[in-house]
Amino acid sequence: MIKNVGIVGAGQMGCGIAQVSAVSGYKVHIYDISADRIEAGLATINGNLARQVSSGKMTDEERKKALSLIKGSADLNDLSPMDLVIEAATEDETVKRKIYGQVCPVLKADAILATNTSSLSITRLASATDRPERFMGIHFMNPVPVMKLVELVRGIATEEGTFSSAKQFVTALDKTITVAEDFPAFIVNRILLPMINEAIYTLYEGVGSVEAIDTAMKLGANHPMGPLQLADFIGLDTCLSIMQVLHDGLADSKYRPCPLLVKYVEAGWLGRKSGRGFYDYRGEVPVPTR
Ligand SMILES: CC(=O)CC(=O)SCCNC(=O)CCNC(=O)[C@H](O)C(C)(C)COP(=O)(O)OP(=O)(O)OC[C@H]1O[C@@H](n2cnc3c(N)ncnc32)[C@H](O)[C@@H]1OP(=O)(O)O
Ligand SMILES: NC(=O)C1=CN([C@@H]2O[C@H](COP(=O)(O)OP(=O)(O)OC[C@H]3O[C@@H](n4cnc5c(N)ncnc54)[C@H](OP(=O)(O)O)[C@@H]3O)[C@@H](O)[C@H]2O)C=CC1
Repeated sequence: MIKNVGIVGAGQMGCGIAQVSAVSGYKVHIYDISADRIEAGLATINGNLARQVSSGKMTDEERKKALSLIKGSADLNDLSPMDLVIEAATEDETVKRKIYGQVCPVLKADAILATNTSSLSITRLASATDRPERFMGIHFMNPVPVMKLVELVRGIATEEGTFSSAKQFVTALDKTITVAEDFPAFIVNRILLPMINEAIYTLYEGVGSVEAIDTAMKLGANHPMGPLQLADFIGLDTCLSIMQVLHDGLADSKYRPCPLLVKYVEAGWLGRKSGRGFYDYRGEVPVPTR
């Protein structure tokens, strides 16, 4: 029975998962290497919950209750009482493997370890843990409090009990589940990221400006965000990692990452989270960078 949920990585996804878990009554502990990140993450969660109170979707009592269920620290040992730990650190296999090496010795023998990876092989990540049978993918969508879907992905060794516990947990968060096989980028990102990459090629080849491309897809295809706006929202580093996993994993040149995406990431222009990507977010309103 899952009661205590640990989160590794206090970024946009880790904090979103922490928020919805606490709102559903789970005790949550967020771990990140940076204490400042945890503090910023808790402030974001508080802001999100306060907005829900002002819009009448939650009472102030409920906000306080949810906040009281969330703790955070930069000490890995605090994850030891957890029944389920969801790793939501940077989309980089080396980083994730290193985290599993550090986290596994701290966890209870029967604890489930899950990853929120957007694209990486669950079976390969499981091999870096001491518990492949209690390891799987629980892939939330961004922004977690708003998006209804969660993809569940089994690795080759994932036991049925692990899968059913994860399913029960995700259902308790009032999310809808789809099950994806363990192939590069699963379902959503296998389809979404090539579309975003194509939008970046469209920009790179001068077919349209940032604004023209986003307006075209918002008004011409009824997408809630333009593809370049969405890329900035996801994070351009994450978009590039996903395209690299698709390109390497499926060995098809149709997945080659656009050189302009590579250039933006090399410049540290990672989108909203770094203040600049296809738009510059440092002023009052986002301004296209091309
Ligand atoms: C990369 C991966 O591995 C997988 C992925 O996640 S891919 C990305 C998937 N996500 C998407 O495609 C998102 C596409 N965009 C959208 O659906 C919408 O633009 C959006 C839901 C993000 C915002 O919707 P909107 O109507 O433009 O904005 P807005 O009216 O301000 O917000 C709607 C609600 O969302 C909430 N919201 C918006 N952004 C939020 C955020 N970042 N965090 C938390 N809540 C947020 C708002 O508070 C608001 O809530 P209430 O209705 O309770 O007031
Ligand atoms: N962005 C999105 O739309 C979605 C992302 N995902 C996946 O979720 C995961 C997280 O993405 P996202 O939240 O966007 O990324 P962010 O960059 O917002 O957050 C990642 C966090 O992990 C931290 N981190 C890095 N290394 C470690 C470590 N060794 N131990 C603990 N924490 C660490 C980072 O700290 P620092 O910044 O200091 O390095 C940062 O706080 C990725 O696997 C991504 O693919 C899944 C669905 C949607």
